[in-house]
Amino acid sequence: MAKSKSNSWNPSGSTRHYSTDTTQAHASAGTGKSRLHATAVEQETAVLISVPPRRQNEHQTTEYLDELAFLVETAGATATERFVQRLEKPDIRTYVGEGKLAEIKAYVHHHNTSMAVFDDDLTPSQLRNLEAELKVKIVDRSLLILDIFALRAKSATARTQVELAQYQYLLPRLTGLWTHLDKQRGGVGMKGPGETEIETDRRIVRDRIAFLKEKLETLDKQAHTQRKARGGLIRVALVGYTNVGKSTLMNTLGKAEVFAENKLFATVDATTRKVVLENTPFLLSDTVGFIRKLPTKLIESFKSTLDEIREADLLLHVVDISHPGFEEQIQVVNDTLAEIGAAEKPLLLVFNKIDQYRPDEIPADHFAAEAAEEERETNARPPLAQLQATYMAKLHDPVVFVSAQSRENLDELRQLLGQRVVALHQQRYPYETAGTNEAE
Ligand SMILES: Nc1nc2c(ncn2[C@@H]2O[C@H](COP(=O)(O)OP(=O)(O)OP(=O)(O)O)[C@@H](O)[C@H]2O)c(=O)[nH]1
Ligand SMILES: [Mg+2]
Repeated sequence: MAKSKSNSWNPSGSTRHYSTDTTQAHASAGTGKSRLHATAVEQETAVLISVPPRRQNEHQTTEYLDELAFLVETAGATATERFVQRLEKPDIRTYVGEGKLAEIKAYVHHHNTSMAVFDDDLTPSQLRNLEAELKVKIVDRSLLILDIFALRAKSATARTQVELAQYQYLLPRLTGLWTHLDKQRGGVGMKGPGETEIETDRRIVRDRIAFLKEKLETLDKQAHTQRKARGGLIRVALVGYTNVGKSTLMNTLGKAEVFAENKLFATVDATTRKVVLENTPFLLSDTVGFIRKLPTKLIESFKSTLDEIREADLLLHVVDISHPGFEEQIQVVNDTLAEIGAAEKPLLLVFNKIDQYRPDEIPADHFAAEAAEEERETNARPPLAQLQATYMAKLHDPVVFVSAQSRENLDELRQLLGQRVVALHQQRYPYETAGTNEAE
């Protein structure tokens, strides 16, 4: 099932949504109005290419390609065709086999496609071979995600983190990368978080990496001091897969104005607000969303942003229950939390977008019911009450089902969250009387 798509059409792949220029810093990304160059490249088109692992079923393959198409769209291009090849494992030289490659080549040339996007990371040599064969821009998963991050990053820290990750990705791939495409530079894969396109001279890149690392260290120290200055308040971080509604919840709970949009990675900067529930003030942070196959290198360079999660006292794990793959998304988030050393934190599971959730219809006729059974094994959508019971039994903890958009059950969430915060606060300040705990 395809995710609902945003209709915003970005006429130029090289459009810069965010810049240091304050006249453009307003969070209106996606409108494509902030073009710097009137002569920028035309709307870029992309073919999507995937070699799914054996255990992956058709549903998942489609869902993953939908997600990849959504990423491409978020980066400012349009996916026009999909190529899937079932192989024992991806070809070491060209990711897909010879026959498939010829098929893709014919397509991209016939349709004048601007790039080929791969649902995995490519080795530097695969990248070179593919570029030589297809003669279009080759974009792998890391490069695509980095490109979106570059569009979204606003704060000095986020921009520095993105730029560092981009150069670390590029350095081993610089030889021969897009050399014959020099004139078409720009667009997806080439957006830097600064004013200019990213640099491709090796020596300059090395110097820049060293400089960015130093800069991040300084920024880290400043952030650490700032966090200490926040006092002894309990800290809660919103975590979850990208596009599940974390920022929307932040807006309703924290009455903050945080940029929320139906695009992947709307939030790359961490934002923190002070919230009061049950007479107890605490800090609520919105953070960058997670996604499957998020490269470890990228996670590492987002250390400062992820510190917000690592240092939290409680995590609000937001899940988009209307997404067919929500259970796998929960798993991806849990795995990523483990990877950044935050798996053991107290956690409150919040199922969002219940307004959009449609349970399976149980067919009246017996044979149809049997046929639906097989389908349900991979794609079960039981009634909400049943889901809630299952998760509560599994976690031995309350879980909340809300809609941040239509504001259903938000009082229940406030109450549960308030109770958890009060409990954590009392644990930390056992000698304070409840209700008088202004800990600042
Ligand atoms: N139907 C429905 N849509 C929602 C709900 N909550 C959020 N959305 C929409 O989902 C999309 C993503 O919301 P965001 O709040 O930006 O999601 P996020 O988790 O912050 O996403 P990233 O920052 O990209 O990781 C937006 O279009 C929201 O309007 C909800 O309860 N129901
Ligand atoms: Mg967000």
